[in-house]
Amino acid sequence: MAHQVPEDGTLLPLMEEFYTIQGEGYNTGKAAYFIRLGGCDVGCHWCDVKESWDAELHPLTPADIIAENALKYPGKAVVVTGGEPLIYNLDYLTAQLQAKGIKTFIETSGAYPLSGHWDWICLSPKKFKSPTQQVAQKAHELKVIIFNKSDFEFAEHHATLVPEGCKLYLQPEWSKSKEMIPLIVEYVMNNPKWEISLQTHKYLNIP
Ligand SMILES: C[S@@+](CC[C@H](N)C(=O)[O-])C[C@H]1O[C@@H](n2cnc3c(N)ncnc32)[C@H](O)[C@@H]1O
Ligand SMILES: Nc1nc2[nH]cc(C(=O)O)c2c(=O)[nH]1
Ligand code: SF4
Ligand SMILES: [Mg+2]
Repeated sequence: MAHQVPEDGTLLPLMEEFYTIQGEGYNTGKAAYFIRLGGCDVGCHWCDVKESWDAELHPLTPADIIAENALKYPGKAVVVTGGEPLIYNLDYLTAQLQAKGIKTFIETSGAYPLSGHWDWICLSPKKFKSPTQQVAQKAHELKVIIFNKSDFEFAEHHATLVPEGCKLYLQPEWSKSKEMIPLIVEYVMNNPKWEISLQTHKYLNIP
């Protein structure tokens, strides 16, 4: 039976929540509580969490409980990810978190309209479903996954859509890392407005 996810964002399909170290991008190395919401229809063939795609496999959970769970840990930052978290209205969840003094970070493809109150927005745009202008204009960080050579051009195009001062990252697609890292290193040395982001949690063997 299909989930009836209420539009007010008080119930959300929760796949998993875990306390770890942010492995990627600008906030790499910081302790954070991860909230992974189920549901994504963007369809990246190299996605490293395909188990998240079917929202119906993940129980509808009160946003109040999710926010309370985040408070149990000493780190005062939450990363909302998925799946594609912006499928849902995140206004209520992020208001609860911020009211408790927790910083709110999101990992998004930007393929859906922006909702929620965010201290940090990481936009990772995808060829399979373009980001909305709304999300691109609010991004603090643009993190483009490099799967093949054509992704550098894709990255430059998206760099024109984000605000001045937005941090720019190139991150190797995990299975192509060996091949792509040398190209990314050369690209960043020649185009130093970009920086390298690695999935450091995978090297550290942590969630
Ligand atoms: C699993 S996604 C979930 C959030 C959102 N759907 C998105 O794509 O931004 C979290 C981050 O992991 C990145 N990612 C997913 N699979 C990857 C892979 N195989 N190699 C490198 N990065 C990957 C995404 O681009 C995104 O930045
Ligand atoms: N440690 C850790 N850092 C991450 N940064 C983004 C992740 C994600 O899957 O959204 C992720 C993740 O799954 N684990
Ligand atoms: S948008 Fe994110 S969760 Fe969805 S398929 Fe792509 S990487 Fe996976
Ligand atoms: Mg991940």
